[in-house]
Amino acid sequence: MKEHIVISKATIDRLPLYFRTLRLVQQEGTEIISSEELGRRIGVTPEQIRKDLASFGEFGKKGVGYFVRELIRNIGEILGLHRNWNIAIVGVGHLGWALANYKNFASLGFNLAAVFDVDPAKVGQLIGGVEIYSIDRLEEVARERNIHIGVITVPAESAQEVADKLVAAGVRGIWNFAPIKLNVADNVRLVSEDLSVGLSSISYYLSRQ
Ligand SMILES: NC(=O)c1ccc[n+]([C@@H]2O[C@H](COP(=O)([O-])OP(=O)(O)OC[C@H]3O[C@@H](n4cnc5c(N)ncnc54)[C@H](O)[C@@H]3O)[C@@H](O)[C@H]2O)c1
Repeated sequence: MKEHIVISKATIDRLPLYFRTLRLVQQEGTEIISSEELGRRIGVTPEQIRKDLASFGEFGKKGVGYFVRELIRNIGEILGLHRNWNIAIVGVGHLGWALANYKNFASLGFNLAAVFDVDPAKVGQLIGGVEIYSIDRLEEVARERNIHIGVITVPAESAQEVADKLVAAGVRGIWNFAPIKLNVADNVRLVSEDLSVGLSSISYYLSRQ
């Protein structure tokens, strides 16, 4: 990566799209792809792709295109997907259950290593091939399984408490689905999802038609 350049969040957010599309392209048997073709598939301009990738180094060959396998490897390394990450899901309700059973995370190197819930009726059951542990054992199990990323799918009122427990257990990445703003230390990478944002955006445009 070019040390002096500050990479924008928008660029970082586009990299997974490039990565996913390149993997599809590879499955189709394509070995070389132009920025025009890649851009057409993703819905971004070729200039944007060239600019994004140039932030990290020199990829592709002028007049030829990008070597798909090489670019997948390079983007994978930039995204840290060349290594495995252990994840834990906290809260196995509707959403936690769906995420635990989502197979694509594993293909990206995200290994579901532990699942926790407060409900005694769920503790001890298997989900996604992993045993559900009592939330009381979070710190012990998270340390033992070397959890890197905690996924919070508990009701909003319990989310901060769960985040604090994850951080106390040494977890430095949190993916929060509860509709509440969480407070974590600066050395913890927190990403919050709000699925209603997408729907509300659609509603905004539909209501203007
Ligand atoms: N279902 C959705 O489509 C959806 C979409 C976006 C966001 N969310 C948010 O995700 C969260 C989960 O939603 P859901 O529909 O799966 O809820 P749910 O009620 O079906 O499941 C919540 C689970 O968390 C467990 N739990 C509660 N307190 C806990 C604690 N302190 N420690 C560990 N486990 C605990 C419950 O026992 C339950 O199994 C909520 O904050 C919700 O607002 C849900």
